[in-house]
Amino acid sequence: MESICSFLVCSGLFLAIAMILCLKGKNLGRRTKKLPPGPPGWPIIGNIFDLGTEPHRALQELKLKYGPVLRLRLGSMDTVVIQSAKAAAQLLKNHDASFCDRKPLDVFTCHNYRDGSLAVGRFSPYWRTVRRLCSVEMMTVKRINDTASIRRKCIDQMIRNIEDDTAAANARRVRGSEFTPLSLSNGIQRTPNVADFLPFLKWFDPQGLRRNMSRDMARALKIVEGFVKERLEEYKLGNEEKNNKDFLDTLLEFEGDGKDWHEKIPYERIIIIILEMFFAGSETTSAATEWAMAELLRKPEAMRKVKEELNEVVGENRNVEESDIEKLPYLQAVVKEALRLHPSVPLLVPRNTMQDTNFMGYHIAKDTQVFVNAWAIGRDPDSWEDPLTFKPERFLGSNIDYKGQNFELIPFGSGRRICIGMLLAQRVLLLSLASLIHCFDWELDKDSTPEILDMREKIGMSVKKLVLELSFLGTQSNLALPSRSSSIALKEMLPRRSNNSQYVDSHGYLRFPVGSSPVREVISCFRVDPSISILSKAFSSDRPKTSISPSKSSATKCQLPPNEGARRVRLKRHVATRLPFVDAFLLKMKKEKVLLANKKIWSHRSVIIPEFVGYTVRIYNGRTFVHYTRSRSLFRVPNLLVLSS
Ligand code: HEM
Repeated sequence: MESICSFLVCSGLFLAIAMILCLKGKNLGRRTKKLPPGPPGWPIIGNIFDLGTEPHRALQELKLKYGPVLRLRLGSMDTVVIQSAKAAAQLLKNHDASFCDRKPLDVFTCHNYRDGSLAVGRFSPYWRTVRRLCSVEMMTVKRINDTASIRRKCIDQMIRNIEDDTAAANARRVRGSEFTPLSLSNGIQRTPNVADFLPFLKWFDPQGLRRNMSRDMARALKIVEGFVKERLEEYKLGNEEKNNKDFLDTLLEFEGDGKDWHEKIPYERIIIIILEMFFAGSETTSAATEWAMAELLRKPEAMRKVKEELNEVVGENRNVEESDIEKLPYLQAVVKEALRLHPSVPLLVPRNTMQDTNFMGYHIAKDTQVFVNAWAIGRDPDSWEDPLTFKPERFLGSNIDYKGQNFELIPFGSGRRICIGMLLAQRVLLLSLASLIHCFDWELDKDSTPEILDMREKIGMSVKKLVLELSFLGTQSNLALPSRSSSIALKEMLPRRSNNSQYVDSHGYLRFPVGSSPVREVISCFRVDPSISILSKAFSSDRPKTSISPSKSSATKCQLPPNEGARRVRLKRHVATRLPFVDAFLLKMKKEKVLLANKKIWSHRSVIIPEFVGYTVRIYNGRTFVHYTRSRSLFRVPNLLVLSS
């Protein structure tokens, strides 16, 4: 025993000394070259602690002392941080070819994710091939236009979900409502993966991140594999020659481009690509919508202007359509302003330097990790007047856009690795925000002041989401989310477009149950959106039309299904369109007899089924909802009771 202990101590010491010598040697070699300035670091760990819990803020503070190009040493990983529009332009425009690689991070080695990934994959012929396929086959204006009806359905569902929540509130006779904070409490990774900085720790996986990632990733991949298998089955049945091929068809049929790739894309990689689209596109978009809503709630004047514009352009008798968006300059300005202050990925996705580069007079060595602090750039007083104020007007009559040409506004990045889903994100973001505002009146509770809204970003999220989110240092998402205290009351939404007076309380407001989260439902809706855009075939066939229809009267009705029959239809649609995973879940629930019959009022019950840990069945007013309780709700299945009958 004693000998084992002394062996471990000796090896630890040996490794530490080797590390220090190695770093010293490296530094000596570079002494002759001019390096960017940066704070002194600790031995071995370097500047890891300088990042704090909110790296984008901590880095912004360091900029005051060290300027817009900053050097850090995170363990053995050299890192450069870019924090001004000018430096970003240099990097992403003039030196993009040298910085368009991604750093290989430990957690993305699970299930060979990195090999198939577009977002965290190395700059390689494979990456170029998949990127080209995405640009040409999925993210063109035409392709995105073709899926407009699907987005419309999602938005309609979102509106219905919000109404359902208010109905539930009414059933419980709850007064007032709350924005619950986004539930990031479980599985949050607040610390970076030390194994990325100190490679000798990789083998130990000291924080268990790779282990967790591997487990969650396996689950996620299995779900997506269900889609792919289903499609292959269809091919077997001879449905190959259909007219409306979607992106999944393209990936499956691709046999090389004779240039960068000469064979079929391996099956496992196709699954990874599809999975990535789900996740890279959902959380980012929903977070941006939430931020925009939060800012508008703090600025009733801006909210009023958006509403007025909508009333003028769309009118009160119909829903907003994508074709209306270009006639809504103020709404567009609101989205730009929200993305300026709250880019969903504040440090972009870290780049990796492909070769030694002379950058703005500094030497940047090959394999240096590069962060671009889009958050700090969006708040830089050198680029923006009154930078901390939410002022959409600044974009009216201005040509500044977020499409990668104006480096003071780069929420989607720029250059070769610019977000591939930008066009789709823009559509979803604008349409959803417009619909939320057009269908309801949102305002803070009388007793609440705008200052009560906690506008700090919450950094970090569950490992499960990390699989999916392009992440900071591989273990901590740099996705910023508004964290609002649960005690903040929203002055609900006036049912401006609803004629369901039974859901309106004596004060004329729709009521939410305490703890319900309209915004979470919004999110769950977006969660589905990018996926269905990709896998359009599965979703776009002969589904029933939306139940939100323009009314004859002056107000558009957001109708709740009037009777049980209607619910049956909706249920069928839900089950048919959801992931195979949901079906499996429902079957399992039936088997386990967890269906609770006809509960008159709200009841709450957690279902413990080994394969589905973390899911909760909520039943209120005789209707059943399934929520993923570890994070935000993933899906909702109304009326399981009908299913069981
Ligand atoms: C508001 C919504 C979104 C934001 C703010 C956002 C932001 C970003 C950012 C900052 C990057 C890294 C860019 C860089 O390194 O320069 C990125 C990359 C990426 N995004 Fe998005 N994104 C959004 C929506 C979407 C959507 C809807 C999809 C797809 C359905 C998507 C798919 C991707 C992919 C695949 C990459 C990796 C591209 C590459 O490395 O070549 N994103 N996104």
